[in-house]
Amino acid sequence: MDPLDNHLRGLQAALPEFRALASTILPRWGERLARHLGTGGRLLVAGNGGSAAEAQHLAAELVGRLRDERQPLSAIALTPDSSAVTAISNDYGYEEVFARQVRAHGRPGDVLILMSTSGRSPNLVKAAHAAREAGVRTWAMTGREPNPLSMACDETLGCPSGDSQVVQELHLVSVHLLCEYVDLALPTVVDALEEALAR
Ligand SMILES: O=C(CO)[C@@H](O)[C@H](O)[C@H](O)[C@H](O)COP(=O)(O)O
Repeated sequence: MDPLDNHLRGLQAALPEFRALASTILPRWGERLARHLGTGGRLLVAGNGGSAAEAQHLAAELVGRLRDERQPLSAIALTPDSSAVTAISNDYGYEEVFARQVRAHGRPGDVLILMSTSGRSPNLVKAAHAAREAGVRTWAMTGREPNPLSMACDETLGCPSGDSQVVQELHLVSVHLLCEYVDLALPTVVDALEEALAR
């Protein structure tokens, strides 16, 4: 089959189930993230390969902006600091690369989003365990559940495809939607905070 037809067919097949899952998870995550980031909390985010790029994309949308003007929000991708990534991998092994950064940057109540198509990358599973020990909430974006990462995290958006490219594409849709839901909830959070401070 032509790659174009084949690819779009795979994407199209996953969409109905993705829509149902995303509609129950992403508005809730967006609202919670708005409350956390809007009151000075921090998001950490990590992934490997294509998912590293998506992790950075998510952090950039939050620190910068998605569409409309708003306050900068604290989001740190654990992937782009080549000095930290190479030193930690060299000294402790690649499996520790995110876990150590979670221990360094994560504070109780923070959120860690881990992105993986397979849900089987050991460095992400270790990061989830480190987060739990630090009191950091863990949300995973993966392919189909169950998988080791979804089992190690508090909540998971398991995109319903066995094709890693399709899963990555659905993760990017999820990144944008999550930011849309954050932006939607943020004004209410900021109003409540200002009201409380004025009292
Ligand atoms: O982008 C691609 C393939 O689409 C690759 O770079 C892919 O991200 C890498 O193989 C990753 O190491 C896969 O990790 P994961 O998604 O299974 O956690």
